Amino acid sequence: MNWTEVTIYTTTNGIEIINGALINLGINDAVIEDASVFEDFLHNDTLNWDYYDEDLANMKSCESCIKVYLADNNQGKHLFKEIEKFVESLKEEYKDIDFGRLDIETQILNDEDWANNWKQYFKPFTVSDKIIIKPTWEEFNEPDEDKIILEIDPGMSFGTGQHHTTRLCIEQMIKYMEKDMEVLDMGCGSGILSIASLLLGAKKAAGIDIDENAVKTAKENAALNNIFEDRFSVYCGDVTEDEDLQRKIGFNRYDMIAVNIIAQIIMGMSPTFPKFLKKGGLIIASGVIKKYVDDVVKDFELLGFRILEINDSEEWVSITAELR
Ligand SMILES: C[S@@+](CC[C@H](N)C(=O)[O-])C[C@H]1O[C@@H](n2cnc3c(N)ncnc32)[C@H](O)[C@@H]1O
Repeated sequence: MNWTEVTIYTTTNGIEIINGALINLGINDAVIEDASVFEDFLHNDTLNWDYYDEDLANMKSCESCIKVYLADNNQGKHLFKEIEKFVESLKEEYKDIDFGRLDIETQILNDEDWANNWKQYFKPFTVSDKIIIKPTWEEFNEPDEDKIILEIDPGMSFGTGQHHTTRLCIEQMIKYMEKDMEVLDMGCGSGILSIASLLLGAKKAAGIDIDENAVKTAKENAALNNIFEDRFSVYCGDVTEDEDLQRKIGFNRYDMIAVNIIAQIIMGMSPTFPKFLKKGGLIIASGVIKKYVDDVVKDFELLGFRILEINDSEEWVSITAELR
């Protein structure tokens, strides 16, 4: 299948608003090239330039852009029209913001190009000074033995760990994980959150995703980290509607649920959370943009959760709560 790479040129100020609008269209894996990050890198003396040289050379123009990848089918064509529509409306809607030129460029990629294109943006990085997320194709010169290394190749599934939402989730997992917990990873994508939980000491993890690709990728990534079916099961389907699937996943069983999807989907699934969790179990919900935090908090409280923490990173928020 072919894919269309859609590049929207904008400014640092425009990035968050455009990314928020993309998420409202259900596109939550945009690749962001922020020119201000390039400026910061230029002035950072402690940077290991081995990792960044080539990428930053490509960003010399100091113009920010957001790239999204749309399938070459009717849904992709529909999304492209929606993107054109909201980009056109931005200057009218936010008169005080400098969006730059807001040009849209498209490029057709075949499967292989698409699968490899984003890899140039994915470099090893550390979360909470504890876990190093390492793409399989990168080599370390000097691995840090005090840290846990999580190997990952997300393939075509979401979840490199670099996205604010994934990182917020892993930070909370590091804080709340206790030995031998059982974890349910709803919307597992690449499997990164399940794998992180098992490397942090969880006894078992179960992942679930509506995307068959994600199920396959999550299993492959688990194996890269020496995690196999005895500790990690992955299910495909929509848990909100499928009671058989809910039974297979298991009721009142989990100590922690991690869910990193957009607010609307989280709230659609949320009535299942108290069914899966043990009393006193935790939910770490990420992928929520600031304007929906109050809605999600209210929803969780009505379901019997006590909010423990709300954390944010740029426009993104994670909510950690405990089932009373
Ligand atoms: C933002 S990604 C998160 C991936 C990974 N857990 C992470 O934190 O990086 C959201 C994932 O949720 C999946 N998803 C979306 N709606 C879903 C639903 N109703 N049930 C299960 N998975 C869903 C998507 O296919 C996607 O893989």
